[in-house]
Amino acid sequence: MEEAAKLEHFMDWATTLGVSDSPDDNQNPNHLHSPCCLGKSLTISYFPNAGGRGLCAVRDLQKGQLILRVPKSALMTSQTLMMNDHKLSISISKFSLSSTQILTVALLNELGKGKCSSWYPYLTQFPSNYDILASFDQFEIQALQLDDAIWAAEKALEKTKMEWESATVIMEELLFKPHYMSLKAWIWASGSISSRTMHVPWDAAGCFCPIGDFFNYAAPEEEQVVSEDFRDDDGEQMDGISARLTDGVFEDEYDAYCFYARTNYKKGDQVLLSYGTYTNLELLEHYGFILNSNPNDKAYIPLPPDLHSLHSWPKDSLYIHHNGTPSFALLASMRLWATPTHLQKSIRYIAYSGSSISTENEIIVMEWLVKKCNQVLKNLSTSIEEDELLLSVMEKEFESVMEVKNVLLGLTGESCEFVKVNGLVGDGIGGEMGLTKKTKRSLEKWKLAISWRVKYKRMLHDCILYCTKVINDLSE
Ligand SMILES: C[S@@+](CC[C@H](N)C(=O)[O-])C[C@H]1O[C@@H](n2cnc3c(N)ncnc32)[C@H](O)[C@@H]1O
Repeated sequence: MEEAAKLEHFMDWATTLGVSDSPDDNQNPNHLHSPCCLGKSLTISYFPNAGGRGLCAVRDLQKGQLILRVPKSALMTSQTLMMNDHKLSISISKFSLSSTQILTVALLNELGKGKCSSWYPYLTQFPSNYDILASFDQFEIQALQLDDAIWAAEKALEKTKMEWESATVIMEELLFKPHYMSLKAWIWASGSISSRTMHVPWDAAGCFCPIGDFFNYAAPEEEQVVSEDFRDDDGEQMDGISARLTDGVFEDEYDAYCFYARTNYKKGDQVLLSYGTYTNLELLEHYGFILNSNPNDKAYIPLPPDLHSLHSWPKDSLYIHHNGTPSFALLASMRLWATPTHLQKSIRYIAYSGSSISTENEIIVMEWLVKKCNQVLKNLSTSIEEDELLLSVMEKEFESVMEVKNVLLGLTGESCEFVKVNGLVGDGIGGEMGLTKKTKRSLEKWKLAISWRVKYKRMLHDCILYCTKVINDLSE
């Protein structure tokens, strides 16, 4: 079946299960099922630079409006998958697995049933691969360059491997075909769970929510003042339902997953969902993408070792904001650190209030940050300019191995390494030979790693600019 036919089949399936973007109709007892689950509020569309396939408003939507309801019976969870599979539920009950491992096994088990699965129309809509950190190979991991990011990727892969290894016994007992038992299949299922499930109160692994999982992501903005949030465009106070702050939630009252417009949308806009507050590294780890402009992005830098004994802020609150400014806790703790030991006690309250202590103290802090950011940038194997050049070269769709070799060999040490580790050198490889799927995927993940690291470097670069300006202003 081709993609369009599969999508049509899926939409019919979702309609039959009662998924609806005109939820108000369902409250009307005389309501007849719509011929299609979408079309009243939303439609499926493609957004090349904002998540690919997603949902588009077919009419103007108001903030707080209910725009999609997915009944509980249409949610794919460990529970629903086990309900119709006695063998699976018996096996699961015999082993001690985490809730995520159970859902992973149940998903792969269902997938193995192919067209015989009642979830088949839905399963055809899952992506064939994910770019989450656990899917990165050694070359792609090293391309992140920053120790913290490399550590996060190695940890993600190690965790996935451990979960897979400890679940192989149950997959053997369930007589999985070798393909569905492989680490590659496990990474695919983990990627599906980490990037597509929604929170439900009864299962920590969450649920798969047909159609609801077509919403692409928008970062929640910095906390809005509640009084602002609870007023409509005319400044009128909104009622409880229309003023809710969550945009996707399971509601017992409706026995369904309900989605609300997080803002006002014009007809034709992409309707987005906030999956939560994530840095770009976290988005990459769990969802396999990063945002060009992420208000919640953070850069961590090595700090003086004796800093942490001076304050009580958690380590993860000491960072540089996406726009290059130091976080409140970073600035306050550094001010304390830059104060002579015998004065630290008496000025602690000033530092904790977020105020600067003195011109001299402020200059010491800013100069230290400038020096550290410069040091970190200098120790990385490529500069911002080199990364941006590499990214611009990679904008091009490579058609053949020869083209990749022509462009990448001789560009940077890293690009030569890419050609080598992907087996593109050697006799008999070249000419007009097309790129394998594996090489294309590796190019995508390498690009993601470069994009991530360049954004990190930009935050440090902007921090240098910010601190230099403060120093100059104070020195005038
Ligand atoms: C819940 S799915 C959203 C629908 C998805 N586009 C699809 O076709 O099924 C989440 C995935 O969509 C992609 N995505 C969502 N929001 C994105 C964004 N703002 N930019 C880039 N990719 C995004 C990522 O691949 C992510 O893992």
